[in-house]
Amino acid sequence: MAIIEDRLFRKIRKQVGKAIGDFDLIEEGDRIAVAVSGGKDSYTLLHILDSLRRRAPVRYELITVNVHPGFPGYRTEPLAQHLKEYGFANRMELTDCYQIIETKRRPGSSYCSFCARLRRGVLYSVMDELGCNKLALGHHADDFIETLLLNQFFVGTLKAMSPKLQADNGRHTVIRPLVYVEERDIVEFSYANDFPTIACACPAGSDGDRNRRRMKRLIKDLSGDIPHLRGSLLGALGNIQPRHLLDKRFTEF
Ligand SMILES: Nc1ncnc2c1ncn2[C@@H]1O[C@H](COP(=O)(O)OP(=O)(O)OP(=O)(O)O)[C@@H](O)[C@H]1O
Repeated sequence: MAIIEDRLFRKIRKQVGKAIGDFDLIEEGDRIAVAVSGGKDSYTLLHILDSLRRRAPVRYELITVNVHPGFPGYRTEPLAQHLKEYGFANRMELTDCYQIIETKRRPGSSYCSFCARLRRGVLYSVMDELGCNKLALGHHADDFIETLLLNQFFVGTLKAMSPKLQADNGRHTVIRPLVYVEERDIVEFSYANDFPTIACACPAGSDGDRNRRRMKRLIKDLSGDIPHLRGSLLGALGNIQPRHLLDKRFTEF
């Protein structure tokens, strides 16, 4: 088994390499937990980080971690098999997140956000056990700009995601090396390599992230007329002009 190292592969690897350089994502001696869901994004993240690792001047380790939320129907065997075939050290963590979500989630609040928060807690505990200092997540450029719009449309804050963030506990650093990679390239890469993707089997189904899908649709529709829209929105995240906003913490008056 080998990953197809074509133009698309090299394009994605270059974008990830640039993100690593721009934001200092990986340092000598890092022990990185790569969060793998069995979805296209985290498969892509894992294989690109692995390819870079083989060529990188700095030494770092990758250990894959999967969190089973306990949803009936979430079948992790194809993922486990794939990781074994490629020789990745892997940890599968079975949890009762499903029960907790069912009993503790506030009615009307986002199923996906609550699930992601619980998952993050599990990932941090597993990282401590495995001695990992960094957690790599598979969020890509489209996730960044959708989150930017979601926060403006529904929360009223100018905020997206960070490519590198120190967790509140001070022990873990979260990195998002796919920040410059567009989702459509990941879809193509995943398809070309026949990654055995598995569905999350969440009972909320497609309703769980309804608003995110609305943002995705909006961006797609507008991109027809404004081809550079995604690049411009992503660029905006790195080009903030606080004096031209209303936040008194950043103004001179
Ligand atoms: N069950 C899980 N176990 C471990 N990591 C996970 C799991 N679910 C999500 N993640 C991590 O969180 C990232 C963002 O998760 P999200 O639910 O937004 O999935 P996604 O955008 O569909 O990504 P993917 O295609 O990797 O599933 C994933 O790319 C992955 O790194």
